[in-house]
Amino acid sequence: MQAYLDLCRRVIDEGVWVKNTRTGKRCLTVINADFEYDVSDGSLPVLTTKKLFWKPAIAEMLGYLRGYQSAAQFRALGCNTWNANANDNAGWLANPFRVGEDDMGRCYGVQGRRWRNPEGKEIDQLRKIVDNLSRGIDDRREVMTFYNPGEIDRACLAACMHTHTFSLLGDALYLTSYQRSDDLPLGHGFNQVQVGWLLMIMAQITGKKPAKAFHKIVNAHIYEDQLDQVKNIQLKRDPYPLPKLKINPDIKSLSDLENWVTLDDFELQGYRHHPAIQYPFSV
Ligand SMILES: Nc1nc(=O)c2c([nH]1)NC[C@@H]1CN(c3ccc(C(=O)N[C@@H](CCC(=O)O)C(=O)O)cc3)CN21
Ligand SMILES: O=c1ccn([C@H]2C[C@H](O)[C@@H](COP(=O)(O)O)O2)c(=O)[nH]1
Repeated sequence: MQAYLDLCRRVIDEGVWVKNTRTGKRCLTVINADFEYDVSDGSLPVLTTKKLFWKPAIAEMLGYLRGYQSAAQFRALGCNTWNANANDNAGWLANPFRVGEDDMGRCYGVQGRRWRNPEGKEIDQLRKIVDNLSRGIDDRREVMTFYNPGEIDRACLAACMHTHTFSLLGDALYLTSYQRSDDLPLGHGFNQVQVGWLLMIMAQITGKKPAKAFHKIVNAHIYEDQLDQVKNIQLKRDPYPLPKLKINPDIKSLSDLENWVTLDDFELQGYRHHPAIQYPFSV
């Protein structure tokens, strides 16, 4: 994953220090980065210069596809990434829209599956896309967006990787994913895995061939307390070849994803990696 190391290097060489009010920390920041992942042979874009916890990353995206709203639901799937933002963030704890312990509010999958239109009717963006792609239709509007400006005040965090657009060229399925904010040492590795997995699983349940995913990032940053480990540990390591993701072939529909799929339905073959790095997490 040379492209990832190159972006870290670019942030260190060309980044500008920006004070982030939400976390109270400074971030070394660059604007605009593009990644391309060819998953047609089953390669998953997982980082190899540290141990990447790829199962929680898949679980997080699976939870979004199920429309989960509670950190407890993510925990039950084997993913702990939402505990802090749901329960330890002072701004969110004081928000009158928070409905109690573990509530994340109306972000990510809630918007993906239950977007509210002006009459209060719920729109299932994902269902429409799955139905269309399964019939070979790409109306150039196969967009699932988790970013709803009208409800950002009802969410613990505004979606970071916020929009996923699917495209068909014949039987080949493509994905373009947009990310507004990217914590390079922590969130980024999760996001890469999620983009690759989303394309592979959507191809499988719609009967298409997974082709390429394009991952477009706006603000890419390293928090001040992460910088030493990036420079002195991760950037000193050489990447290994990408592993292959094996997906249970019995997963055939959106309803399978909603009802019985667990992390045991995914296996990574040939994942060679350097040791884990414990990066600080900013809430
Ligand atoms: N500052 C910040 N960075 C993020 O990347 C981030 C947020 N906030 N808030 C929302 C989600 C939560 N995400 C997270 C949260 C925690 C880990 C994390 O702790 N990862 C560790 C351990 C994973 C595990 O043991 O399961 C890692 O080493 O990757 C990763 C992504 C990504 N997002
Ligand atoms: O999927 C994700 C979710 C979050 N992040 C990171 C990016 C930022 O460091 C924080 C979010 O803070 P904002 O102030 O809302 O931008 O979380 C990520 O990299 N990937």
